[in-house]
Amino acid sequence: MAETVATTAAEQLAVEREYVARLYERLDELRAEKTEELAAVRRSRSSGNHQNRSERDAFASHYEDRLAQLNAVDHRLVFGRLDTDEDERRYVGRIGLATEDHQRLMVDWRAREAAAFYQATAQHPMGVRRRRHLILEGREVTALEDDVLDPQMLDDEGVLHGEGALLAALNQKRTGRMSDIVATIQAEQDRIIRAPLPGVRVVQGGPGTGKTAVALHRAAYLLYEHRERLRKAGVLIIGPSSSFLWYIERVLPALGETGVVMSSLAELFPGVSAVPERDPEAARLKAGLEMAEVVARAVKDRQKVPGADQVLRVDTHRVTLTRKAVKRARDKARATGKPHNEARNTFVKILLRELTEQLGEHLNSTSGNVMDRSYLAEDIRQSRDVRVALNLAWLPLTPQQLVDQLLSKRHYLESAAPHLRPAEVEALLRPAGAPFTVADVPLLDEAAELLGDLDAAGVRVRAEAEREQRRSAENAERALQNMHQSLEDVGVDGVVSAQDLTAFNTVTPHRMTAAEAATADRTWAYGHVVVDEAQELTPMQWRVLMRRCPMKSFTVVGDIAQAGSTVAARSWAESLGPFVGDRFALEELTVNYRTPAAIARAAAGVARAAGLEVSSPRAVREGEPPVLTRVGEDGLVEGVLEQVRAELEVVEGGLVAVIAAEDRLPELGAALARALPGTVGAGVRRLDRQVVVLSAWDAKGLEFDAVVLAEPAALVHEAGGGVGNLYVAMTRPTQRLRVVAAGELPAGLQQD
Ligand SMILES: Nc1ncnc2c1ncn2[C@@H]1O[C@H](COP(=O)(O)OP(=O)(O)OP(=O)(O)O)[C@@H](O)[C@H]1O
Repeated sequence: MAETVATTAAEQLAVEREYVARLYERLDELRAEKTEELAAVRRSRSSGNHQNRSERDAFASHYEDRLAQLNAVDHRLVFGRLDTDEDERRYVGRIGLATEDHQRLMVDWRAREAAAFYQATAQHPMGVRRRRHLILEGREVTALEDDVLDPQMLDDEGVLHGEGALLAALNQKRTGRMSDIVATIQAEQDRIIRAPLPGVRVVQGGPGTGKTAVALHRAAYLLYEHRERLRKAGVLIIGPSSSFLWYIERVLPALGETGVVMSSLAELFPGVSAVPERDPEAARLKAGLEMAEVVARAVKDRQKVPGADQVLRVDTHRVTLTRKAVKRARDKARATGKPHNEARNTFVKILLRELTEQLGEHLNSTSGNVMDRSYLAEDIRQSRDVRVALNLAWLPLTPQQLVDQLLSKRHYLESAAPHLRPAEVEALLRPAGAPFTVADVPLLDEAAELLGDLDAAGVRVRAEAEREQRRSAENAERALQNMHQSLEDVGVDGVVSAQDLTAFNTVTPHRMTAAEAATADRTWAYGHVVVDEAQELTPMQWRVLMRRCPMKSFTVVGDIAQAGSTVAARSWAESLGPFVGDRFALEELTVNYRTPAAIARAAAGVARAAGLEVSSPRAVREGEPPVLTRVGEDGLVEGVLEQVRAELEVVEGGLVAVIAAEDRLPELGAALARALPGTVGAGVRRLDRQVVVLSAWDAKGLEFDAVVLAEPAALVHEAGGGVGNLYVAMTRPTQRLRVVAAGELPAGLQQD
């Protein structure tokens, strides 16, 4: 496209406004087109045969996706323009746009032609003379910001200067939701975002260096660059908590990507919403890879040879289930190499055959009659004694049952974990039926691997259920009842509830997206996994994630120094070594975009005083140092209140967080809510309130305009002496940090 000669700033702005208006016009046209196409498909959906209908479903789903994408990109649709050596003007925006006759209007930021927008420098201009940032409010261009890469243009009057687009973005008030950085991705970030798909890539970076932003933009980039492959297999994003996922959940849709699965470590096992693991000793014990062996032994312990031969009633007759026969059947079943519930098939079949023969011989010798074998087999199957005996020897189990019993019955635990000391067994034991904790999730996952599908303990009920479901929901209901019956037929009477069965057979509804199907299916193999705050993961949690991506294509982002739990690894090599050896690429981010330098220095000082090695990223802004307020023993709540009130005035509509040790949250939350009605949100999912009261753990990965830190020593104390959580809390503000302390101060925080 030829350069329009426009020299004054006003003229340039007018040119851009016109062009941007044209882009929005095209966006509106496309939306109208897709809306019409979708309506037409929906109108015709009810007619035609089954195949026509499913083709139309596929079309409808395609139009819906495209429409959702077009609707999501309205905000800052376009943000850049490249002027090339060849006098081409190339606009860069959230998606690619072309005219009806395929003339390019705007390139997608992820396209190769857009890479120079992020990477070109004066030393390496990449064929670019000028990079222009377009700053929009609504659909209107309000400012332009140019980087001139061609020295000859520096004298050109038309080149604009002004506050950097980056600084403008960083100085924006926080909203409680993370926003994308697509307009201002920096070169070191862009290199990671566009790195190739295969392999494990670890991104280490201090607080605020954009690790989360990079991880999310990388997911969007990979979905664009490897669309076919990743659309089907899906991308999984793992975050530390549901509040964190809530915080980041709008970023990918704004980048036009909706088909990503997000999960916290607590939600990773379908059907279980795990609670935090409160006991550090239990957390430590459940973290290590030995736990995989414990679960394996626990499963084997449930394949039992009885203490003595058993006489069983079959109608009016008797048969004997010998220990030898059970042992032989068990060995053969184990030799199939199949998981417990599937191998049970072999076990049951062998013993049913053996007992049937015994019954036949017995009847033959007592009455001289040769009975039909299928009748005898039926009699054996119907016998309650037989069912009970087989169940006792080899019980079909759900992972939930296995783990619940392992952790609540001393004899199971002692047998499966002979290496544990009595005090350790005590730390793990808990009442039956207690809610599963985050640390149990890997145990459940391990158990599910070793147990296999419950439905395999008989007939192929899952396939049957899926066929039925396709016909109608009512039929599917019936199918589940059939399953129950089928399982009863092989002797699972009274062991598996209909609920268990339903949980095991999450039936596929009509048009399940890849993301929905993946969420419901524990064995789903993702095409790529992004792990945020990865420093917190235990070896057992890594094991679960490695299973979710057999191709081992990972983006792992985190900061070893921010680890809050005592079981976290001390290096990336320690975390990943057991799974990929040294086959991972380590990248580092070096610029802190969030925390002003003065606050970052204070936080690093506290970390270093405790012997924690922290990187010191260069901060983009200097800012104000933290201010410490000392209060009397009973003055903490009042002191915090006073600071919050003051900060609310300063940040004018921005967000203020109060971060405190977990046991102080209720009191602080209640006092703040009383003093500032309608303004305060406590804990997760209330990040949209102006004042948020939360723990350091929940604050991980988040940011606020101002942070009021209540009693810093308590954060160290609750983490068993570790300063990781305090370091996290101190690095959350984008503008101001206020510390209120009644008690002793942690080393490094003392006032000069
Ligand atoms: N290139 C960029 N342009 C504009 N804003 C950016 C850029 N990079 C990072 N940011 C902003 O800096 C802040 C910190 O980013 P992010 O949360 O991704 O950092 P992090 O490294 O994950 O931090 P932490 O480890 O402390 O949780 C966010 O507000 C993010 O939007």
